[in-house]
Amino acid sequence: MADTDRSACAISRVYRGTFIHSTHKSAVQILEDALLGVNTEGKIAFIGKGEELHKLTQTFGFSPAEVTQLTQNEFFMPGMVDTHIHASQYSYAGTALDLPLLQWLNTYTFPVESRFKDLEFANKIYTQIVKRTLRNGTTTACYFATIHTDASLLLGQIANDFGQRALVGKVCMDRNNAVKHYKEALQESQEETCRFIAELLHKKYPLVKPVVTPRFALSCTGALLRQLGAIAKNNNLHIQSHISETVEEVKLVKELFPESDSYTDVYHKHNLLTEKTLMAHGCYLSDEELDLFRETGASLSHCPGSNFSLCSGVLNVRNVLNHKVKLGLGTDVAGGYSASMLDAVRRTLDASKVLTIQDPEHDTLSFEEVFRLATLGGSQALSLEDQTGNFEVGKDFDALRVNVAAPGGPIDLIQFEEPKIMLEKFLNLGDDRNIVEVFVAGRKVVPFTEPAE
Ligand SMILES: O=c1[nH]c(=O)c2nc[nH]c2[nH]1
Repeated sequence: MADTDRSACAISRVYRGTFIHSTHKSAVQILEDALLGVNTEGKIAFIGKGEELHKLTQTFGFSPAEVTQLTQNEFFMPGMVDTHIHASQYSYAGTALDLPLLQWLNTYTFPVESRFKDLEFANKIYTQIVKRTLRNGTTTACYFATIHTDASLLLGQIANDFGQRALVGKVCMDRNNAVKHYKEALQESQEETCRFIAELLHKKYPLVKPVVTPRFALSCTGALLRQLGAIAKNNNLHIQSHISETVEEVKLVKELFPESDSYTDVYHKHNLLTEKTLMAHGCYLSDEELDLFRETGASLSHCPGSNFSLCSGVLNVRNVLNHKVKLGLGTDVAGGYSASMLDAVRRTLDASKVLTIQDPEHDTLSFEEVFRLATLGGSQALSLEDQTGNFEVGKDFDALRVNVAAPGGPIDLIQFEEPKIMLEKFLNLGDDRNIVEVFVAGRKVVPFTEPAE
């Protein structure tokens, strides 16, 4: 029997073919010869079997001629969720990966981020990253911008114009000893954060929302952390930051916040761990800290590309999942050099295999599990599961139309492949040439239609 939502909205698109997604029960559920209908609000109105076509046409009032049939080499999968990406670092992605985190921030990152005061520069880079990630199949992105309010608002506008679902954070930092001009005063950070939130919410973008963004404990005074915790609570907003990425950082946090029991406790004491909190990295979290994540409902973003590139550490994802902590994947541009979630998928598998090399007893992640982390897992980590992450009726249609035999693409097929093999090949070998269409909330966003001037 088809799953249906017979709300009053008319049907705008119907597809027939293979759909692959994750559910709570199975990491990979394959629906062959399925029918999926999208309503005029961009939501999934029904998902059923091909043989139910006649009944569905009657219930939903569309004609069989309106159904788009996928080819044998195509399938739909949910759009991918990048739970941690620095939009402002895209200009130097693929370079400058020769230093450990704290030196890397001082040498490369802060000088580049300080340039986003210039709105022309911001416009150029932010347009590039939004287009690149959409083309790569990222339908939802959780962005760090910079300390500049107007440039951060511009990022929100660009994501909205191109149709990406996004959380956008104006970065807050009132402590930066290395690059003196790239920091805020306490009051300025608080006031500009409030202005950013008010102005972004005022735009009423349907898919773009603000996220409270203390950079990390080392760049913020306790007073700022406390104020940001209060702002997030008063406005019921998401929170994002970094945690326990490197050994050196953990040591310095301990020195800076001696009254806290752990790095996690620093954020907890300042009311920054909530069900809408997403912390990047977490390579060195103890089991007790993971328990605190679970108790507060806070999530982790696993960013193995960056963890390898900056020689930061290797997160044990299996241990995080065993602690029932929500976890998604992040590209972490530009600590991670690739803005592709397919790369995050591959690095996640590599990181898990590194742990297995070190300990053959390690329970290596399967590609099916990692597929779930890149889609449904990300939506759960961002508390957006009611809107996106898989093909459940009532959710927004955020989807990638994948063609594993796309002309000029990187995958060679010798025969028609089983859907699960098509998925595995796409995850391991595919690229943007295989992603022939991208939809966010039912709107086709790739191929691009340039927003009106
Ligand atoms: O990977 C990272 N990228 C950053 O920009 C950053 N800032 C604090 N900690 C960080 N880690």
